[in-house]
Amino acid sequence: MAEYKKELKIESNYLDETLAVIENKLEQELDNIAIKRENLIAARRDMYDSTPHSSQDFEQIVEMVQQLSPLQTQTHDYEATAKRIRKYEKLLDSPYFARVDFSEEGLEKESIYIGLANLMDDKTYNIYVYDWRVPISSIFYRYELGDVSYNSPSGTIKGEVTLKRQYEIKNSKLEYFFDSSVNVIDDILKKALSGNTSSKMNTIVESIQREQDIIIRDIDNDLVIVQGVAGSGKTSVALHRVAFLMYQGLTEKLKSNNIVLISPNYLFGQYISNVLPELGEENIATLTFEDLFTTICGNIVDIKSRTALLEKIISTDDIKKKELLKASIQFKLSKEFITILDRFIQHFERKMIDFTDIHYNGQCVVTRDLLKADILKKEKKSVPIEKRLEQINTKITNRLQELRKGRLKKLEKFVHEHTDHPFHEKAFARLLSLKESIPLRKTIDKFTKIDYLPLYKKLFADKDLFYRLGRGLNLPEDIEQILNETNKNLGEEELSYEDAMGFICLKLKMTGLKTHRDIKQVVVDEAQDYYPIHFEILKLLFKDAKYTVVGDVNQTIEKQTDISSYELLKSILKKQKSTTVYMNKSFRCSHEINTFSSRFVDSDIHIESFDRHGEMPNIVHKESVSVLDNTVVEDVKKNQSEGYRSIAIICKSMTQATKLYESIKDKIDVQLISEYSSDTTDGIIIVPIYMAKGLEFDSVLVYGVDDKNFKADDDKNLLYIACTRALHKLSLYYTGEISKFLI
Ligand SMILES: Nc1ncnc2c1ncn2[C@@H]1O[C@H](COP(=O)(O)OP(=O)(O)OP(=O)(O)O)[C@@H](O)[C@H]1O
Repeated sequence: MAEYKKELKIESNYLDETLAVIENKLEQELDNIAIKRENLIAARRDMYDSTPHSSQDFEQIVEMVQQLSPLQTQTHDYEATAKRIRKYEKLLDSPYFARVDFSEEGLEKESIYIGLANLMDDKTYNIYVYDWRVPISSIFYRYELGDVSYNSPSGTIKGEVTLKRQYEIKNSKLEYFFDSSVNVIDDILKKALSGNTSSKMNTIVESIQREQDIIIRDIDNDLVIVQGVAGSGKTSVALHRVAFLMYQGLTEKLKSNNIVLISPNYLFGQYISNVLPELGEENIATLTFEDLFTTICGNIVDIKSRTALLEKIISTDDIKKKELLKASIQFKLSKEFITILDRFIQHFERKMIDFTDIHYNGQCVVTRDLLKADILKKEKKSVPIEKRLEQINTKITNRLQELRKGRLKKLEKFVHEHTDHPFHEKAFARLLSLKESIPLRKTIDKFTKIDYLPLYKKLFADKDLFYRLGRGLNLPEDIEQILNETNKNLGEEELSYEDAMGFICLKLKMTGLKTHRDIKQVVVDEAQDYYPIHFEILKLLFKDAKYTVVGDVNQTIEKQTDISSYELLKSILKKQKSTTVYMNKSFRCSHEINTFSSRFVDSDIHIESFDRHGEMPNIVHKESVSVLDNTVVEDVKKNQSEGYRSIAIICKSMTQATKLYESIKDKIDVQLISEYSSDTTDGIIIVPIYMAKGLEFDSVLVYGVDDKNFKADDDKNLLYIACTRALHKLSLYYTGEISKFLI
């Protein structure tokens, strides 16, 4: 006790000193920002008053740019100060959460306090707090007491850890601290996990596990693949890795706009949107493949979302139709289809471009054969076809320009000989020349510009061609039906999701789009939902980027997959150095929920539970739907009275969710979650399983677990996803016979 008191005094003093440093810095920055704000406003006003707001005049534009540049620097400076203020405010609330006493070989012992950001006293150069991302902090996450080592830019540092201490500091007050010998002790983790969850994902910086830390700090690999069971922390790790890379990449200028996160849907993007700001970093762009479609294709055609596709598959009762739809998706998003697209592009280059001889001013400018030979030149093979055609267009245009003088002379002579018009001869000749060039331009454009959508449609419309392109490939048994269905769908106003993906893949390959070259790190979450074509699209778009890909093969919705899919994606992304890491421990669910949910997983992946206990899941049967709905309402109310804040009633499909919503909406305050209608999952929600992916709730009520609703193999995955959304409480409801997966 006396020892504890002594230590408490030391810690209280250290905290006071640290807070004083922070307060001092905060005060300075607050003074600074007031001045900077005034200067910035004045500079902006000055710029507005003294420069033209738009101009065609080159000199004026230069002047505008010259004025803009210092203004931009001033703005950046202001933003950096605001960022530092936010950092100090955060630190003031809780400056650090851990300490390790470390003696580097041959040096004296040092106490390393670890927090969200570095803190140094500018006068003494004393480092009061180390950012959790600096190399030395890794020893806190990775080691127990004793001999340790960590990688620093100057090589491996060895030494000994003699103390590991963790703190709870809130509102600048030290609530408690304790010492431990193990990595990050379970109690802190338990505490973090036993509370209620919120509608936004939290940071895990205080309790990152050793295996998670290894993934977060990996800088050796260009492609990091994480296969992790539900709730193992994949999304958390991916986001903390982003924060780490931004910090680590400070010198390489890896900023938030160099990173992109591919997310399954808008709701998920909202759910994770707090993590990076909480870690003191700017948010990164979160994009869905539907967003990418719009970026690449603009608004040439509307597309059906993946969510709509999933709803269609899940809610189709006709087994044959469902299987055909699944086979069609599987094929059109497969590696085989990518090969067909490649062959189609080659075929297009050789056979489908409608070259014609170009004549001008009575002479042949270029022949069809020459144009054809030009496009097929070996040395141009690596140049995307659209670029090659553009080059041809430019070449012909330049040649026409050269010949134009001669043509104008001829026209002037012609005009002179026909004087029965009121115009000036030269101007009239120019007008005639312009007029006759319109059909010529159209002819040239016809074979040098690509109309992508009709081209994509042609691939399916000409079945003979399709089969020729597919020769030697493993085409699905029902390919004929798939082609028929596709042709039918392509006649509709909206493009189906899988055709939209095929279409952007084709377009990217033919255009070699150069946007997004600034993206250096791509993070793909829920990777199991994607197919080869998705990764091909990413490869084409983010050519030089490194990748972090996290997923769980047991959480697919419309397909069955296994860990071989990771090999496939590796073969597509073709990164030099890659690693695949497994995370088998689930942190989200209580031990009871986790054990219950494991029954839906029959792959080789062994699921471990974190040792946090709760109630056993319960299965509720009622005679009729109306009684069942009332029971759900009563149970939700009970959940609320037990203190659970976020409660989700999860249905198999949107159709079922809507039906239940209509039935109970007047009895409880409940929100129906649909694709774009909701920004938040606060309170009580009804949601289809595919929209609940990646999210979590204190209490989950899975609705309609009868033998008709959950009977196919895919349904098992759906049950796994639904049940593993629950942290503390799980109940399942049905009428009639129970699903065979629950017996
Ligand atoms: N080291 C940790 N410390 C504290 N909490 C953690 C830790 N790792 C994971 N968690 C918590 O576990 C829960 C699940 O994490 P996360 O959503 O990242 O898992 P996931 O593997 O992406 O899950 P899913 O595949 O089901 O979407 C979250 O509440 C997260 O905060």
